[in-house]
Amino acid sequence: MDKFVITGGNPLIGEVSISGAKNAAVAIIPAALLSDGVCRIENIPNISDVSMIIRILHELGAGIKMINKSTIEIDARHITTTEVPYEMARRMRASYYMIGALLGRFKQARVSMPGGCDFGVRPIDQHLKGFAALGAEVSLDQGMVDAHADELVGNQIYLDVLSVGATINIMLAATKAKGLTILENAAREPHIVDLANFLNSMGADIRGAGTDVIKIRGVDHLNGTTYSIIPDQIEAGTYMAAAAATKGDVLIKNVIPKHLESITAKLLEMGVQVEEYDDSIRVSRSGDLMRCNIKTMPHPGFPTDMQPQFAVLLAMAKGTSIVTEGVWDNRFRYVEELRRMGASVQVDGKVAVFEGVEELRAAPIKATDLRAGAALMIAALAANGVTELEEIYHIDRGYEDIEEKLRALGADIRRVTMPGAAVAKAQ
Ligand SMILES: CC(=O)N[C@H]1[C@@H](OP(=O)(O)OP(=O)(O)OC[C@H]2O[C@@H](n3ccc(=O)[nH]c3=O)[C@H](O)[C@@H]2O)O[C@H](CO)[C@@H](O)[C@@H]1O
Ligand SMILES: C=C(OP(=O)(O)O)C(=O)O
Repeated sequence: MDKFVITGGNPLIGEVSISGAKNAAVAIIPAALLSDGVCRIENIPNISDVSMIIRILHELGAGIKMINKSTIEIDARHITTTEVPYEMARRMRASYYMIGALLGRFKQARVSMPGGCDFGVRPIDQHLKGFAALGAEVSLDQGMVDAHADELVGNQIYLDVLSVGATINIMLAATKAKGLTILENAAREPHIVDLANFLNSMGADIRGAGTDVIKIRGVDHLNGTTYSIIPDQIEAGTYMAAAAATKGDVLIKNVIPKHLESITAKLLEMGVQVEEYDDSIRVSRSGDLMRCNIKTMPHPGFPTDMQPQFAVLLAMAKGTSIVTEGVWDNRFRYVEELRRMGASVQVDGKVAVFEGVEELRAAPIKATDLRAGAALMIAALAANGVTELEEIYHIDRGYEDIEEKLRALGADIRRVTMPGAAVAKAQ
């Protein structure tokens, strides 16, 4: 498997351009299954989760044309199967969107339970409740979700748990259902708005995305479309954290500053300079990092997917900081790795207390999940010495060209492919 070898200590300086959003792309690409035409999707990030979701569509019989590195055309008019096997679905979380998309288009889907980052239990009961409310019969059989209906009919659905995935999956299934679906207590993340905009550009009738009530009036047909995915909020936030961690000065281009407000607010609280422009943001630091507390929450709160990267900043900040994980049961598995680098952290359930240390030291470490991997990479960039970071396939799920982008900012980072990697990955 590949690893990164990182020599820390260089401040990141220069410009970096943000790619399309992973969590929007992995919803929008399956949504193309609902179309009766050809969908041209631009600003697709070149990451392994996107490659996998495209592969799944291809296996289902969709025509796929890569126009260039970030533009794809999907023609889903001649799908041959509605089953997504374990081998593919287990490699990523967003494979569960195939259930909503296939159910919405063909009134049937058989999809293996998804994979994704390991944060403890990741139930999908709210997704299944939504499909059932639309009239589908849903069952779980040997790890496969089986959903089918004679017809889907709009309904009023209240989510008991605020869930990004359930909100998206129900939107997908309801877009071509008969009548009106009212989804209450819906999640409000930017990628939910992006998916609604994509579906509406094909002729769907979805209103209220970005608020906690989404109204979906079913339509019979969806046209082809051309659509460009929003920039990745979390990739942008990760470079913001990296600039702050290394006492750097980075202009982060192709961002929507509004999506970064909760991240910007915490950086300012820590004494980091942040300047906002129309579609870019500059982050620089000259003084010490100051302590602060962070609690992760659904959008527009501080995103859980930025928690590990900011924890690295707090590990080096002056004073004691408290991080409360408000979304996932177990998102502190990376702390063990950070301790190996000299961080002083105590974890009690969903709360971690950081006593800031003067500096982090290089150590052999491994990525425990996607954002944990990004966070440990930031720690290595800021640390003294040479860090070897293993299991970086997690990072490749969500960050396009990460070592090239970092090297262009002055980082000393190289990818080393270890012998037997291809074999290990295939198993
Ligand atoms: C592919 C993708 O977009 N992944 C994101 C998505 O994950 P994902 O969509 O899986 O996360 P959810 O928003 O669904 O989960 C939020 C909380 O709801 C709970 N829950 C969820 C569904 C359900 O049916 N029942 C239930 O109890 C979960 O256990 C969790 O505690 O949103 C998370 C929260 O912003 C992010 O960390 C992930 O990066
Ligand atoms: C948790 C994440 O992804 P996934 O839900 O795909 O595992 C993430 O993007 O940080």
